[in-house]
Amino acid sequence: MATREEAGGLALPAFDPAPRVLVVIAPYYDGIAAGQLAGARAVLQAAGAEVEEIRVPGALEIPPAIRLAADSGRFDAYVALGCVIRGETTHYETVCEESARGITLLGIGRGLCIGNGILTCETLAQAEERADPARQDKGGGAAAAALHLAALARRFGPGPGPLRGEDEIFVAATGLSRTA
Ligand SMILES: Nc1c(NC[C@H](O)[C@H](O)[C@H](O)CO)[nH]c(=O)[nH]c1=O
Ligand SMILES: CC(=O)[C@@H](O)COP(=O)(O)O
Repeated sequence: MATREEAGGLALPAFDPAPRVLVVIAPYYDGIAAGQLAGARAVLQAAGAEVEEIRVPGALEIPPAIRLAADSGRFDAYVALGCVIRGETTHYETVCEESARGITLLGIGRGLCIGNGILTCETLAQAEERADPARQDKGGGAAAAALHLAALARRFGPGPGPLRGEDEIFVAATGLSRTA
């Protein structure tokens, strides 16, 4: 059960008013998703957050879903939850790398406060260990990370601004020049 102290010894930040948090989960593996959600919900409840949850088909849809939600201006932070387990092909690398890259680009490019709780595992057993709130609780850790960023956003600025440096983000994401 989450307390105000979580992994790494960092106390959860205090908020007034309560932070508005969107949890975006890709329940590709039902049992794993249940553990991730339980861990994230416990941390968000401990912080007094107002929480909304949405589901997407897979980890690749998490970054665009966050991008769409961010346009509403309704949220202070986002928690990305998912589980990617290696199969027979190289698609594993694509799903892992592109979902992580999308989250990073949104965090850096748009200043969104996102905790990345997308598990990238070789086996289901590895995912179960990390999704379990009583064991590694990576869902809770992702929620805590999002809250810490949200506290920094309140400390340093007015919140997510317009997308800045879209050319830089395009180049970073594609390696192509806008003029190509
Ligand atoms: N293999 C896994 C996927 N693959 C699906 C993709 O995330 C995506 O939904 C699809 O390519 C359509 O765009 N997703 C996971 O979350 N976990 C996996 O193990
Ligand atoms: C991570 C994946 O996309 C993977 O689960 C898909 O399995 P496969 O590589 O066998 O098609």
